[in-house]
Amino acid sequence: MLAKTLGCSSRTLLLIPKRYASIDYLLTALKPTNAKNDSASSSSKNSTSTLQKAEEAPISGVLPPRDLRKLVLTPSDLTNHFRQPEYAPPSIKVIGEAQAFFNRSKVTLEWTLANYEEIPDIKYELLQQKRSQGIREMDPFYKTEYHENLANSKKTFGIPPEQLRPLPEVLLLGHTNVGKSSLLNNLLVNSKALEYAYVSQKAGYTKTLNCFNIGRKLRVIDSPGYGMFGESKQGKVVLEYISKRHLLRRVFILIDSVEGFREEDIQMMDHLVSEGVPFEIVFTKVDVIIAKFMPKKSVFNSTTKKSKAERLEAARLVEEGNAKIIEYFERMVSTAQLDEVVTVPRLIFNMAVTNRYADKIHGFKEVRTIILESCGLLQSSGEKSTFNLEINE
Ligand SMILES: Nc1nc2c(ncn2[C@@H]2O[C@H](COP(=O)(O)OP(=O)(O)OP(=O)(O)O)[C@@H](O)[C@H]2O)c(=O)[nH]1
Ligand SMILES: [Mg+2]
Repeated sequence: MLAKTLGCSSRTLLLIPKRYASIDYLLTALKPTNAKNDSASSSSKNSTSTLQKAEEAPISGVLPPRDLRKLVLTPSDLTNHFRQPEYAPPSIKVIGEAQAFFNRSKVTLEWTLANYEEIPDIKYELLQQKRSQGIREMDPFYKTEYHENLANSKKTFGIPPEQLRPLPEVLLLGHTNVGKSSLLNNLLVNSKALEYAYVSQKAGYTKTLNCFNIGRKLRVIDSPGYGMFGESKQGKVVLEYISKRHLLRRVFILIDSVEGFREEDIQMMDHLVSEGVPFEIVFTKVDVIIAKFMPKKSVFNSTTKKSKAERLEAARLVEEGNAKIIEYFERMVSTAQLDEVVTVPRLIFNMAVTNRYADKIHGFKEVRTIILESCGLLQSSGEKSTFNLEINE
């Protein structure tokens, strides 16, 4: 079924060796979140405001801020709200270190490929095997020292040696048009990136696996979207990458907040589970949902003079909108039946663009931190953190 959805034959799927057989490994549960505990446990700057914003009506008599946008939930508030008890919130120090690493890293687009066998180290292995086999099968009469040396040669068939260096990898995965390339570009913001991922309103824009080397410490892979406008060849390379790539440390599966979980997403999560590949969930375009539930523009107009009662009423409307946003995502999460998952995926809320309610983008800082953690470059337990983030120039 997944193969069909992704547009490739079921034969392809059958050929893919399963790393772990258990199909039920993840699919069933995100424990129901306890908003109060989750928000309270967070160390993020936004954490204290989540509860106030979402659940507390303005205390009667206390005037709300003149700029009511300060009361509007942000995607970071949502990440804190939905944080599962399994995951301690990252400390400010850890988040800061992760940002510093990404911001000072040199980023290069290393390869963009449509076939798994063309990934530099895979190609190198195949060519080397072929060369060794050729020499092995040679008539001994013609075999010379030259051929023996050739068999042990470290020559790389023209592949830049840098690209053969094994580094941990993470994959951005999701339906077409969900915002994979946009999130990737947010990750590269402020870094010394020479190239960025191409973004388009047109679904199915990214056609290849695109690999970005970050500070010679890890690789982030952007992928072609699945589902509508995804193509069969692209589906095949993504599935093959997921199943075979031993350097893959974590998948970030992106879900468009407007569309919610689609059948293909559920199948893809199922596939990741059966392959034993750990993943996190990133809800994208959260700004659209925030805008959808906020009261009309005039409520936010801070230039017109409002009476005390009008200001309190305006704040109440914003709070009402906040509660609807939380309810919207709670319903979405529960429909995905994530609540009995063995390895609970984290939920990160993202907006890759700014809007009328938020003048900065959200979500990428948390994603950056999880990337480093999953690549073994940042270990944190409570207040203790160790880093392995010197940049190899
Ligand atoms: N409002 C809003 N739009 C977004 C956000 N992220 C991405 N978009 C828009 O969504 C469209 C698709 O974004 P891409 O980043 O190209 O999506 P993709 O998943 O890489 O798409 P494919 O490569 O086609 O699979 C573009 O028009 C983006 O500007 C977001 O957080 N909020
Ligand atoms: Mg793309």
